[in-house]
Amino acid sequence: MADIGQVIDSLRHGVIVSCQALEHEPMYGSHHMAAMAVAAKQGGAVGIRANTPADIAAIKQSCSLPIMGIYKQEYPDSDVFITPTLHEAKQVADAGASLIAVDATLRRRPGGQTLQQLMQAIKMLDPGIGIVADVSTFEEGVNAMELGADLVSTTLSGYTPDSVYREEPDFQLIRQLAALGGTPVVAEGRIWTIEDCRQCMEAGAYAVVIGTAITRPREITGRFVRAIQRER
Ligand SMILES: CC(=O)N[C@H](C=O)[C@@H](O)[C@H](O)[C@H](O)COP(=O)(O)O
Repeated sequence: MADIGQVIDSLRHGVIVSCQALEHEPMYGSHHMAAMAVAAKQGGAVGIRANTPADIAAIKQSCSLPIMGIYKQEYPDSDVFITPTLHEAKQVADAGASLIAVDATLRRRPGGQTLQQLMQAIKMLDPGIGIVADVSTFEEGVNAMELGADLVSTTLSGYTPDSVYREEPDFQLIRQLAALGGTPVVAEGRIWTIEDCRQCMEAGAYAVVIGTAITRPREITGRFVRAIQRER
């Protein structure tokens, strides 16, 4: 398997496609996600973001791109849901992900564990795996960089009480974190257009993660439908 430095180099200035469907969504199923990943690779993507060990394992079988794996799980004592504990991280690693993305917000984590403890435990489990810190604010990004995250992603901006939801990507957060000139910053969340992508790169993004706009046909259809209805 490629060394994590090589994996991160391979993502530079590239498009990572997030292939995710939750249980209530029509595209739910690992075979659908694996087909999405193959299509993304054929289109020139450099990596895949995927949720659940089952989807990661299926994608790994059919697509050679590096996988940024997550495992969404809810715990009663915390609002953190993206790979909240080592229990999920281990399954993501075992399924074949090159990178594990974890919630790196400053919110209380399940069992009161700290982000530092989780990151150390992941590195002990598999020193060769990369850690992606999913953040919602500048402060969280700086903290994750100080803790040694391999990549920082703006995934959670707009989805936590400390951040503001916008229709567009959080260009300001990308710009501020990238300006630190340290850990590479991945732009993720609500990238819908080519112009959004360009603006993310101009703001200093190392790579972009695009999910819904490529892999959620229900939401893509709804967007076109709403646009026409507004014209009536
Ligand atoms: C907040 C949260 O749970 N984000 C998730 C993280 O993996 C996914 O549901 C998103 O689809 C992904 O971040 C890509 O973003 P977008 O689909 O907007 O391109």
